[in-house]
Amino acid sequence: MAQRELKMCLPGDTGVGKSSIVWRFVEDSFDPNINLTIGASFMTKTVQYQNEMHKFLIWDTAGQERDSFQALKNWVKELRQHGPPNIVVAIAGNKCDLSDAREVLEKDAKDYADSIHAIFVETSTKNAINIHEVF
Ligand SMILES: Nc1nc2c(ncn2[C@@H]2O[C@H](COP(=O)(O)OP(=O)(O)OP(=O)(O)O)[C@@H](O)[C@H]2O)c(=O)[nH]1
Repeated sequence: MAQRELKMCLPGDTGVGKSSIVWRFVEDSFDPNINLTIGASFMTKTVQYQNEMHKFLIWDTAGQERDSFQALKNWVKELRQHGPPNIVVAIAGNKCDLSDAREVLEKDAKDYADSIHAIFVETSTKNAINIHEVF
């Protein structure tokens, strides 16, 4: 069976849940005490889709900034300027289970995603919501 490799990188603010998204996707589990990422980590997962195997090569980066929505906009600028031309940008509005602590309105995030032609989904690694949709 044919195999396709998909390279993915998860930039984003510290503590937003990047490692948790990878962990939920790769291991289908959630760790409330997951360690913060030092530098970067790398994981792979292979899934069959239609008649092809898809091997995800996933680089999870250590976040630094503190305003996650502004950090996202800075990352998108960097990716557009320096990334490959055929890059696909997907935005995960994570921790949607914590609706009382919401920091970014869903509409604002959706409008921004539309303006840059990015995929947008609200996710929860804790409750396993929309994780496969991101990937
Ligand atoms: N309630 C809730 N907590 C989450 C969710 N995703 C992640 N967390 C928690 O948020 C904290 C930070 O998650 P990480 O996955 O380490 O975040 P990160 O973006 O990789 O952080 P850095 O490694 O510092 O860049 C951990 O305590 C997670 O358990 C979620 O969907 N819901």
